[in-house]
Amino acid sequence: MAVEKIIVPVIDLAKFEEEKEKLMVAVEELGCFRVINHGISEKIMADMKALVEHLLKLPTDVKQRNTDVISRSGYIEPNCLGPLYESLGIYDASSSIDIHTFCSLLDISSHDREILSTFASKLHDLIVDLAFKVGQGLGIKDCSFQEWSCNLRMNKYNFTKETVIGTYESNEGFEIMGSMGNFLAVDPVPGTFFVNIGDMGKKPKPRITIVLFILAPKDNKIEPQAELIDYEHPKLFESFNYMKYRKNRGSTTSIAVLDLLVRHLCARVVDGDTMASATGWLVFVSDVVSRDIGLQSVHRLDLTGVLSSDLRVLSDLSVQQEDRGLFLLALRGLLTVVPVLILTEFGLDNVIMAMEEIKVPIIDLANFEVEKEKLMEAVSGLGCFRVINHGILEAIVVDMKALVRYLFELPYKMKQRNINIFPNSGYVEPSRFSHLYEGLGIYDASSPFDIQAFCSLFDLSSHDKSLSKLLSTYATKLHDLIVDLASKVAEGLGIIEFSFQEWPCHLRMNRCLFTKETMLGTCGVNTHSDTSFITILLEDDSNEGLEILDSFGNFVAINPVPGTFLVNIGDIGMVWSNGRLHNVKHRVICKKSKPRISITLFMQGPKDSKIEPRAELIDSEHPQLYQSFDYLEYRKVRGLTATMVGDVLHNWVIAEPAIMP
Ligand SMILES: O=C(O)CCC(=O)C(=O)O
Ligand SMILES: [Fe+2]
Repeated sequence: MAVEKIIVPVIDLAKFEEEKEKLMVAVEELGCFRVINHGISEKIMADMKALVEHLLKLPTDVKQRNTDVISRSGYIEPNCLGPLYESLGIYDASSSIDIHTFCSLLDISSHDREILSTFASKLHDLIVDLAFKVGQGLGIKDCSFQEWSCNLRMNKYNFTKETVIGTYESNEGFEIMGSMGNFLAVDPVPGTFFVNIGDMGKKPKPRITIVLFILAPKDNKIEPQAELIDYEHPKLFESFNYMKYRKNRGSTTSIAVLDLLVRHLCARVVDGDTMASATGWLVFVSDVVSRDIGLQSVHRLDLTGVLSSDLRVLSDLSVQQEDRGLFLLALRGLLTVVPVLILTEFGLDNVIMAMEEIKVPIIDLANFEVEKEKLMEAVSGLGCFRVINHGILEAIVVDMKALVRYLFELPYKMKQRNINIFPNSGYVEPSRFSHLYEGLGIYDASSPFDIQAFCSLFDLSSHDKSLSKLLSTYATKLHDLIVDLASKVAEGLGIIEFSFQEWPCHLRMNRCLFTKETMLGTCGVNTHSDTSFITILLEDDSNEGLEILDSFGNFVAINPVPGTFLVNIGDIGMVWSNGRLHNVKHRVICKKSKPRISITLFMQGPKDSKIEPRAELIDSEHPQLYQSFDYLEYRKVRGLTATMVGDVLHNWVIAEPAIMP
């Protein structure tokens, strides 16, 4: 928080002639000022604040009717980046149509309409007058801002007793950045308007503000005024379209993300433990710096989309000496380095939810002859497909889901009995990395012995004999299915009569603990590629949230299709096929405020654990991409790095796989 306060210059509009110089110093140096004698009565100001408080208390579905006209001009709901901020907006408050539309959509009473339109029109007159005064001060003679659009925003910051004082987002709490780059606190002065910016919690109560922004001239063309360009002041910006600029701002939250990260980073830097316990770092680095320090591989990662164009995210730097070097660069302001665990804690790997849904190809196993081509296209392109006519009865699926829900409700101490045989093969409890994820696992579901061992951990047989029967039926049937699917894929690659029968298959039951308190968009399962050859997933039909990364590097939503299983390729499939199969990256985000379960069967690798590209798939056109490696070794390396920042196969890479078109 700012330690210093600043008194913002006050401009008395009743005696403006004397104030002209003060105004220009304020706008040029500090970038803001206050106005008094502005002609808007305290009554109107108070009525308007009360109205805004009332409007922001309306039910969410009513507020949502206030849709965007341009990016972020309408209702803004609290989200991961601004969990305490909520806002309603009128796109152009100088237009009576816009005000009328807003009032009708939100069913605002005629008395309140009167308050809103009086306030908007008076504030519009004021802002036009102030902009004109500033223009004149700059030496622009006839500048009229009458026709410029003016966006009115009504903001609420939901500070409560639980909010840590100093939390970024707004009662006093308003801070501006001084010319030395430090923040200065600005306290409110009743009866004035603050003309012109940042917001921070200082009191444990909601804070309401109302803001009018002059946006752009009617034609939306923004460019430096000709009168202000001369030999000493060359033109700084090309002309551009305001709408395009807004779109760009809307699709990048770069400044906000970086600012948030830097704040949290600074808070933690002093804490040596954070450095020691971080399993990875995300480094935000400009292209120029990355070349200078010899980091050539710039991976496209989840956050790329939210960073401005000159920034990239470098992945997966485990904490080693070099990283400490990077850390020092960061402290010198050259890079921003963020421990992965901090990112995860703040749910920042899911800053952007997928906007689009994708329909995954459906393979009809009852009619497989005609589906072969579709299958191969799916596994080499998207990396996943659905199956129908798979022969697993609906009743078994329903009962299995109920069993999984039952198991997760068992006491923690019981769930802990499901110990690891290899990293994360047993009970995985919510952790700092995945605070909403919980999992149980059967080491090898193709082994009746493992199934029985799992059942006895939870006394399933004594509880109800049919439960252990159910589990073993499901495991056997799914095992048959996965062996069949793996063979079909292998055949498609030209590898005939290869048997996957003996490959261990790991069964996992997953639960994402989404509740009413979970912000929509929070990650339940962080971005990862599977550690399998192939995976069969049974989704929660009543709770979507799975997203996959498409070939453009964007997340797209996959919605459940009841009666089908989703099948996807994992890392081992990609290595075994020498890069022919695509190990699709995916994640689960919260879309509904209730727990979400799923069941996965992962076909891992051959029994001897040796993973390598098949000789048949290596030739002069397809050089060998990976050296052979041991499956458990690979799992160990995966376990040591945060899976959210990409796969670890580069440890065994011989040649880079061709970039997918
Ligand atoms: O729960 C889901 O839908 C996906 C789970 C998953 O990706 C996994 O277990 O690897
Ligand atoms: Fe997965």
